[in-house]
Amino acid sequence: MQSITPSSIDLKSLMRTALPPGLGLTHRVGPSRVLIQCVSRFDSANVNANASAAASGGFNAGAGPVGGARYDWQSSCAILASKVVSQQPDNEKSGGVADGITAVNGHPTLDLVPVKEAKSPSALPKPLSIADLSPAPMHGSELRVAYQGVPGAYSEAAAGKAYPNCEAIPCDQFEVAFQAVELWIADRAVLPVENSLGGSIHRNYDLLLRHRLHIVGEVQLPVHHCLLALPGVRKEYLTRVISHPQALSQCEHTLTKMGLNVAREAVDDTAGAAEYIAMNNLRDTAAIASVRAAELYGLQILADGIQDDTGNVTRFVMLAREPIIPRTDRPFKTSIVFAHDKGTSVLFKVLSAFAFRNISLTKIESRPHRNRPIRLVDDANVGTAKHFEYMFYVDFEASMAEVRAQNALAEVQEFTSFLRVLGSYPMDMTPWSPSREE
Ligand SMILES: O=C(O)C(=O)C[C@]1(C(=O)O)C=C[C@@H](O)C=C1
Repeated sequence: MQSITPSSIDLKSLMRTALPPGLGLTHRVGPSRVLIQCVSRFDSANVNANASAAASGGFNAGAGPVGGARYDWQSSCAILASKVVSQQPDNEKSGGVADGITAVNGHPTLDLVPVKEAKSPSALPKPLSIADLSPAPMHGSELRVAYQGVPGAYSEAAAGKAYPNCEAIPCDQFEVAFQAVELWIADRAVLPVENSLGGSIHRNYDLLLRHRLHIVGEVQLPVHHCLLALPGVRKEYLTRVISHPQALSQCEHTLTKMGLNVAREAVDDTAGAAEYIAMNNLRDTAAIASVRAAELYGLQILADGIQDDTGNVTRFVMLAREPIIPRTDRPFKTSIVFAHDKGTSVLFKVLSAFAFRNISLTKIESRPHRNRPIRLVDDANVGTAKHFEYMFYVDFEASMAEVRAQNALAEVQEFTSFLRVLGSYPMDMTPWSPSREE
């Protein structure tokens, strides 16, 4: 994996950048035309595309299982279009096909070229294949993967595990990593969602809902923490330990057991804490971070393996602009989010839709419903009851290509006012290993 070392992407520079030159959505040959042509072509295909529509978020309540998939097909079309643009030689871009008419799969689209002008059968449009719907990166051979943090962060390691030869792009906030993918600065984002000791990373659950990216995979990373300080600094000198809040909580008991009389301070990421100590020559402060962070920022390791449990694992999800096509030839997981606004025992009914089909749930998480945080129930005799409203996130072990999963979701849709499939993706099946080889 190649890592970009200059300063990470921040929100302000993203705003300034909007659509940077040379990347996918620059669409030098009339993007709206390409998009409209593609959409009309896909609309009819959509009608029969139940499984893939479901996998791509098509279960938005009210829209039915198919209608909500339009956005995703649009993404696919935009990708196709810009892939074609990047493959065209420059002279083609400025003349011929590129003059107001564009191409899909290297050929003029639909009926824009009169039949008499067709030069050979190969000039006719080719049918789309699955490979077209899982596009390769448009800018060279490397996939560009956004992560939150600076080089040496665990998220960078997760990006490398998910996409071994990727170019890792540091971002200063989770939100920026989402936007980097949405603005085609990156092809994927790899973001933490839960840790075996610290629990869920709630911010990313909220962002998954606010953005329209799709989960296309997951990786689980053993997390091995070290206590780092400037060379020559001893534990007795320390007054402060800084790190990512998750890392601080994963090491809480060990820090106490070490007898360190230090203040804990949260910063944006573990490697950023190490960098901050090095840049400011802080001799009273230590960071909780990785061995790689120690090497990158010239710090010494005061204590090795300080997580409260050797089985410390963080689960990351891989995000992309377009969903992958769900399959049945290997174990898949599907992530959904739903809300309900009526009835009792809704959660029970939803969970039973999976239980009756022998579909295992691997995770359930509730988050306050931002748009409708409270439900008031009037009872004339007793007063007004206030209930908190929630969004429920559920991961289950089945692929959206399986009929039992499609049926379960169809049933869930009946009980809920909102339902979205965040992604159906291969499970991380790498053999278990503790966070350090003992
Ligand atoms: O700060 C980092 O190094 C990160 O990659 C973030 C993060 C997290 O958000 O949980 C990732 C893995 C570890 O659990 C600790 C921190």
